[in-house]
Amino acid sequence: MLVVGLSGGVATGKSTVSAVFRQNGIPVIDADLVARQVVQPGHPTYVKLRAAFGEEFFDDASGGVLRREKLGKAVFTDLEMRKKLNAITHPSIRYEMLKQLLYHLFTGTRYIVFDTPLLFEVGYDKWIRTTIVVWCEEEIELKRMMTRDGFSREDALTRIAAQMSIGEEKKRAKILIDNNGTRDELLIQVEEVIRKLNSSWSPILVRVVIAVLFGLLSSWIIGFFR
Ligand SMILES: Nc1ncnc2c1ncn2[C@@H]1O[C@H](COP(=O)(O)OP(=O)(O)OP(=O)(O)O)[C@@H](O)[C@H]1O
Repeated sequence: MLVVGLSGGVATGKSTVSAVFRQNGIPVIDADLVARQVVQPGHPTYVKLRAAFGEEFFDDASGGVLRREKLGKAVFTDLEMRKKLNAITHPSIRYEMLKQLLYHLFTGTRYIVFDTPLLFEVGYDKWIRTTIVVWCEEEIELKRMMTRDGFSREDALTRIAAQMSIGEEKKRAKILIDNNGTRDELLIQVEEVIRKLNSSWSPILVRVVIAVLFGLLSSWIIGFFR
């Protein structure tokens, strides 16, 4: 199975692009979504967070949900707190994503899209050869963030500065998607990428290699027990 990494700056259009992949029947592992799922009340990670950070970060009037914005602001300025948060959440996020990946591997999916803003920062790109970066000019990125999230220009600039520069991401990407234009223009580009991925031999080659390795391993095991 081919894993296609999808990244880009804040509000450059990753979710809009991954929605097109989904509409075309291609499974997407969404790291942000998984990160939200593991902090839902009842999840073991939620229990650990509550014990580590205390009641003030949980809204008991609304079922005990995590006050994401409050915690986000606190860890933004406090490195120790950020380390503690990452130490609790990251292993759990990685485990959930691995489960999804294995599910798709065993159900014979040809390829999947792995949507994460930290594709290059975390170093997933060492394992994933096909990487896509969705980009747009900073002014457009700012406008989209301010409209969608209600951020001030200053807040939006701080969010952009906290991530790897889009210039650096663009240098590392195998495939670039230019989202400076309209949604229709974006759609045309994504559909072109899907066409290319569909005609790629890589997933078939990977399967042949896995099948051969599996065959060799099985015959070795049979030989061993005879
Ligand atoms: N081509 C476009 N024209 C107009 N608006 C767009 C376009 N592409 C995306 N948007 C809008 O810009 C905003 C950001 O897009 P989207 O949520 O897809 O970005 P993202 O990279 O997934 O964001 P985040 O970094 O927060 O995960 C959304 O409100 C989306 O509807």
